[in-house]
Amino acid sequence: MEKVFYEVNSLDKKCYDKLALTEDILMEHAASSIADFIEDKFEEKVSVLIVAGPGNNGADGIALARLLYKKYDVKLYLPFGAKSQMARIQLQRAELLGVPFVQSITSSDIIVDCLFGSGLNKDLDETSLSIINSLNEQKAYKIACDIPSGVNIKGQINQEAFFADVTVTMGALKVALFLDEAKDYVGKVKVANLGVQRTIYEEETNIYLLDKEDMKLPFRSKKNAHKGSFGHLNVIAGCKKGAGVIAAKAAFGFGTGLVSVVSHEDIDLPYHIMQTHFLSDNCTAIAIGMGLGKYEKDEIKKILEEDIPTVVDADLFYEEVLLDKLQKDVVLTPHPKEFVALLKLCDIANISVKHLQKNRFEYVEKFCKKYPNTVLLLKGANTLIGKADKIYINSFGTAILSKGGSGDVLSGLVASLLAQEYNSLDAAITASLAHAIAANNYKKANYSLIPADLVEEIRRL
Ligand SMILES: NC(=O)C1=CN([C@@H]2O[C@H](COP(=O)(O)OP(=O)(O)OC[C@H]3O[C@@H](n4cnc5c(N)ncnc54)[C@H](O)[C@@H]3O)[C@@H](O)[C@H]2O)[C@@H](O)CC1
Ligand SMILES: Nc1ncnc2c1ncn2[C@@H]1O[C@H](COP(=O)(O)OP(=O)(O)O)[C@@H](O)[C@H]1O
Ligand SMILES: [K+]
Repeated sequence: MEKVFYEVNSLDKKCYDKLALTEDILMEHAASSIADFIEDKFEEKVSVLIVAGPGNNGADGIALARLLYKKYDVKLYLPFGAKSQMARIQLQRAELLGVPFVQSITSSDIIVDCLFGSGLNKDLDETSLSIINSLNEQKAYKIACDIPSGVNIKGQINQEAFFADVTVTMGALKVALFLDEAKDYVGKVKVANLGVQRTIYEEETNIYLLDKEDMKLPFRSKKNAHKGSFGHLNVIAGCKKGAGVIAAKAAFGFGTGLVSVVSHEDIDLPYHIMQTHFLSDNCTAIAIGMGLGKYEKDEIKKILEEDIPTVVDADLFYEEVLLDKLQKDVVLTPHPKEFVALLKLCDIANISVKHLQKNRFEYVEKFCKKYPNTVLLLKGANTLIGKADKIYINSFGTAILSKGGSGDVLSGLVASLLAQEYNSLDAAITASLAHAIAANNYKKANYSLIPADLVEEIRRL
């Protein structure tokens, strides 16, 4: 996993104060890293339009123009002139070299957006908004310097932002790049070293971006095993029985030895999934909430009181009966609307889904601070997994998953790993990664996935 930071000013400051590096050195590396990216990917003479703003994001762009000049057909556009001290120094260097300037957006093969970076501190005025809109209309390969212009330090896009194919971000990964609403704008994310290796530049953090290697699949290494060695999951089915059945099938496909659906009514189940009316004696994990609807409160209370690893989903986030369980080691898998209900239930906040989506990290932090024993998996375009003071980001998710039933598969996967004795955090991380990576492996039309396809892909990981 990679470290992620709310801001990197303090990391830059360390470079100046403790390592005797200068702003000029850091900026030279920032510009060089974008130049290297272009040189690796594009032939000589290709046309490059660099749009540079008034601050140091613009200064990066002016330095980039100098580095690419002559090898590429570079044009530099400075709609607001150069205001910061470094921007003025870089401008002088570019002028002395003879870098060509343009007074408006010209068509080109590559656009590099260096308008605003981490310094975006107010609404975009009409001129900047119109520049960003015009850049977005251009057919070109689009590179954002540090962060797409229009995305603020929290990752929010309050008006419009530059649509990048790739964002070359300076020094370290930032939280802003992983808010759901930034996902369509940032494209691929690459980190540029600023004069020292990233491991030296970075300090401690509480936020991590998950890699494929963090997915620890439940492969079987022991030869002397039997079905009981891989747990017995009980999925509590409610009035929308399908949800429980989808979760049960996903869990079985992910390695749980025995899976039973608990329901008082008879349910049509595949032959390998069992049905019981009450919790099984040898139950090693419980999945509850999906499709639950109205269920006897006392019965739910009794199930929640069991000291058995549990994943809670969907309808239960609206129910007071859940509150005691939040003191325990339990995995919660809400989508944003359910999380808003949960925040209200817990007296943490009474907010809209829109407000949550603009501040996802903040509310995951708040919830996990109040309930440090739980593992919270907040679903979304970038799923956040919180435990105590740590947050793990799964950015592999894809809109292929935007279908009823995908969430039931996910809770089934988490429950499957709980039944197989993973701890709650590891179960949430591996299940979430498996869910998203399997969806990416799906090769048919990206609108066509059904839960059975997803389970099929998970079985092939
Ligand atoms: N140590 C450093 O400071 C480094 C900075 N670097 C670059 O510097 C950037 C940060 O530079 P700055 O702090 O100068 O900030 P920016 O260049 O991101 O933006 C600040 C400038 O934009 C103006 N501005 C902000 N919001 C605006 C709006 N909505 N409409 C119109 N104008 C607006 C401000 O008045 C200011 O002139 C980083 O994103 C990165 O690209 C890199 O060169 C690496 C080193
Ligand atoms: N655009 C998207 N990008 C990434 N993941 C997505 C996207 N849309 C949905 N998902 C994932 O699909 C799942 C949907 O869960 P949920 O909304 O609970 O569906 P349901 O309750 O119908 O099963 C979640 O894991 C979510 O993160
Ligand atoms: K930018």
